[in-house]
Amino acid sequence: MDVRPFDALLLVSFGGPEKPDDVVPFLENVTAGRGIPRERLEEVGQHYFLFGGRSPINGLNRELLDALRKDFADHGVDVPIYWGNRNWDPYLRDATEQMAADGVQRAACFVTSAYSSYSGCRQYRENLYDAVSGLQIGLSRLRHYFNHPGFVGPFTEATRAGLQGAPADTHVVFVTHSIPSSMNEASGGPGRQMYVRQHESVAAQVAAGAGADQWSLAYCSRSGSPHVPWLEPDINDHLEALKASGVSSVVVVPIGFISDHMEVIYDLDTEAKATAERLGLRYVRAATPGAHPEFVAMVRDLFLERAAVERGEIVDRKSCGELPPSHDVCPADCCLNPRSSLPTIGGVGDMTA
Ligand SMILES: CC1=C(CCC(=O)O)c2cc3nc(cc4[nH]c(cc5[nH]c(cc1n2)c(C)c5CCC(=O)O)c(CCC(=O)O)c4C)C(CCC(=O)O)=C3C
Ligand SMILES: [Fe+2]
Repeated sequence: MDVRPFDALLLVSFGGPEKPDDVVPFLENVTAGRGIPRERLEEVGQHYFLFGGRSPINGLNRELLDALRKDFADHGVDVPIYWGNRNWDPYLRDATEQMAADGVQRAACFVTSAYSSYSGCRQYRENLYDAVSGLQIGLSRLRHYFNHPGFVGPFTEATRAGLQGAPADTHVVFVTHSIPSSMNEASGGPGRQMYVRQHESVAAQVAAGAGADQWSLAYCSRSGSPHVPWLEPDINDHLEALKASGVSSVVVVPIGFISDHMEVIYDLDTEAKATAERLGLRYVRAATPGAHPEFVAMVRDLFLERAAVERGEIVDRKSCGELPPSHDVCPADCCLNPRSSLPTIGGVGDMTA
């Protein structure tokens, strides 16, 4: 397969602690300069300690990495695949230094965040800028893939499986990470609100594909000050409201997460499940894509698609639903954060787009 101009793929993720001593330094890395209240940090630390100080995220990324290497090899896509995280070992900077030592010149970056927002788009692009500064490596961030069939398909299959044998009045609750309302406003560009619009599009498609006629979108993992508006309803409040309106059974589909991160195993599988039990609601949680073969094949598709774009070829960009395929290179005002004006890669006018 023609991979030119790329000579590597870089898997870019969030990172998570792997033992109790990692938890506090990890949280310090995540929240450096973000003004998260101390109590919230202690509370989130407890979520990690409940699971032995270990987040599932790194292990899941290792599984994804193995699956990607096998898929690429099976399909004749001959490039090395590296992995680096924003907040924990293996760090992005270590990955790019290794790449430089190995002679990599131009890598495509697959970010484990499917949607537009400062947290899922620009912040990674800021981190990628730092990761290559002073190194002779070009990086191209692969486009957002919320509306790629390799992302929507596995969620549709999982939702259908979750609805198997469920009562007829079952309500499907799609869940994603809450973000400040102002971050949603700026997502994809000022006033565009792409974070919510993208999730609504995915939820509608998955619901239609799985034959669910009662569904809604809710949010988890709110943090920050209670005075600052974040996206609502919170999943727990939403379960209360559903129960009050006569619903007796839910299937929860975490469309905001590509795999079973801490938000999924704590905020949903532990906390929201306990809320459902208290309310007497039947509760089933649908699987995330993880290393689903269609999801893994999507990464290969995005990689080869972008390589062809960079060669100036006309490409078929796979997408589903009413929103167009996302841009390869972000507009200058994409996912701005008023508190940060750091340099980025992957935007119009950026040095190493
Ligand atoms: C949109 C979004 C994604 C999805 C996109 C993506 O995947 O990147 C995401 C992913 C993740 N967030 C994660 C963990 C944390 N996020 C925090 C804080 C925050 N997240 C935010 C948003 C998002 N976060 C926001 C607006 C904040 C407030 C502070 C700020 O403005 O930055 C905090 C601090 C404590 C707290 O405030 O709760 C932690 C520990 C983990 C690791 C999980 C694991 O260990 O398995 C993952 C994958
Ligand atoms: Fe987060």
